[in-house]
Amino acid sequence: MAFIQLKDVVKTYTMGEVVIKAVDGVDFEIEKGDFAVVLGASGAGKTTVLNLLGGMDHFDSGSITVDGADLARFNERMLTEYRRFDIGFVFQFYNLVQNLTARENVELATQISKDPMNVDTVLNMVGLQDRKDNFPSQLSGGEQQRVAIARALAKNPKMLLCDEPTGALDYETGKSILQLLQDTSRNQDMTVIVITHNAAIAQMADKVIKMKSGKVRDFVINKNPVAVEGIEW
Ligand SMILES: Nc1ncnc2c1ncn2[C@@H]1O[C@H](COP(=O)(O)OP(=O)(O)OP(=O)(O)O)[C@@H](O)[C@H]1O
Repeated sequence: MAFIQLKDVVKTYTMGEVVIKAVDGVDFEIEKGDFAVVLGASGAGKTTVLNLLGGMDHFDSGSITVDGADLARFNERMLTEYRRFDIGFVFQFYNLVQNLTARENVELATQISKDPMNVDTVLNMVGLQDRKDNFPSQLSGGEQQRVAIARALAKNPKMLLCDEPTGALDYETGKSILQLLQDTSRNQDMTVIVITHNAAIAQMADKVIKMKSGKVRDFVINKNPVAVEGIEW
């Protein structure tokens, strides 16, 4: 069985009389260590899929299996543990604690982890060896996103889920963050899933899931993903 497997997953939101099928029968598989990209226009259902995969929301039907565990069978306590121990989240706006340094932000995550990575190792890995004692306000957007990635990785999770991680960054900085995420999947055998609007990024990924109106429109396996320097947009 694949490391991550979604089968006919449905998630609806009811607003008064209106039922919105945010995710409408989604199937895909991702292997351990894959760098996967979820592409699609606004409203396609990308964030909903990521939230379901991250145990942040319940689905109506279908199945989601992660490393052999069926998320539909998890009770609230198991979902909390799953989010805490198994998932590293990276968001568009970093969500760092402003009155803690880079190092302390990463340390905070390791304190609630079962088997955390060494804080310095992980900060060096994301290229922040010289900025560990800086507060978020003293760091650039790209550096703050590196702290957020270090914080997610330090938990030693089963996967990184990244929702528009370059959405707030300029072109070159965005590219360096994407390269870091691709390198992390390669070098650490970390499963990384990135949501983006940017179709050009698809060339970097091992797997590309193209979504439209809550469905998977196309699923592409890239035999030869390229490095970010090889892509222009
Ligand atoms: N909590 C909610 N309540 C009601 N409708 C929702 C909720 N969350 C999402 N939706 C609806 O579900 C659909 C899919 O939303 P989703 O956020 O997953 O799309 P997306 O592809 O991530 O879009 P974007 O790129 O704009 O973030 C949209 O029609 C959205 O309005």
